[in-house]
Amino acid sequence: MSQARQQLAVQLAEAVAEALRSDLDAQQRVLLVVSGGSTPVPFFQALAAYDLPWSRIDVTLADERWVADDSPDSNARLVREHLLQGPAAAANFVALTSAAGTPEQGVADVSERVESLAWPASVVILGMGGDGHTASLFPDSRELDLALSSDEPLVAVRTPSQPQPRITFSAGRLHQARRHMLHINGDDKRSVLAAALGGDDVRALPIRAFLACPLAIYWAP
Ligand SMILES: O=C1O[C@H](COP(=O)(O)O)[C@@H](O)[C@H](O)[C@H]1O
Repeated sequence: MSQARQQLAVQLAEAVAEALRSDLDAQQRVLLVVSGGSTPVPFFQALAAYDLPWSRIDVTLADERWVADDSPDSNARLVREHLLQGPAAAANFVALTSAAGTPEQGVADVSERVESLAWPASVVILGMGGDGHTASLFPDSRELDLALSSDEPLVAVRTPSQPQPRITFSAGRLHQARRHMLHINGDDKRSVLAAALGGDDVRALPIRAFLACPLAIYWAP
């Protein structure tokens, strides 16, 4: 891990901790929505070290692969191993999978579960893939239009470029958050973001759905 990426993760953790503290001054419970993938690990570790009233903080994911909790591909596993540690273990983590065999079968139950969280979210931390996807809003998802337009919190997603079926928060539900932050590393992702900023076809680069939230961009080389 480069020093720049580590520093960025620490800066992002500071901004998120400040946002959570500020909202906790005004309300009993707050919600933090995080992303999975490889980028957030140092951010999770930095945030977990903050002295926050974690028992008043709900945490969930922007999206999840429909895999077992202990799968190497599980975003929930990533959160449990790197964020819900030490004092942060007292946070209320709500995963996006169930015992159902498919996300289509499980989405109603998981939707009911997430409605008990402290919406609107204080912060949504988005990641972005090299194809411009964010959460599980992929350019080649069959359900992309639905996920971009749905009034429902969650959408089951099938994506030819991805090995597993997934579940994702809809763009509408993510838009409701008080703050949106994008966490990305590397020149490739900077180029994708530059392309996104230079056009308006959301279906081609779904990150565009969030560029005007406004979106605070955390990038390191
Ligand atoms: O599949 C996913 O990818 C994106 C980006 O992941 P990264 O490994 O390039 O950091 C992530 O934001 C999303 O939550 C995850 O499910």
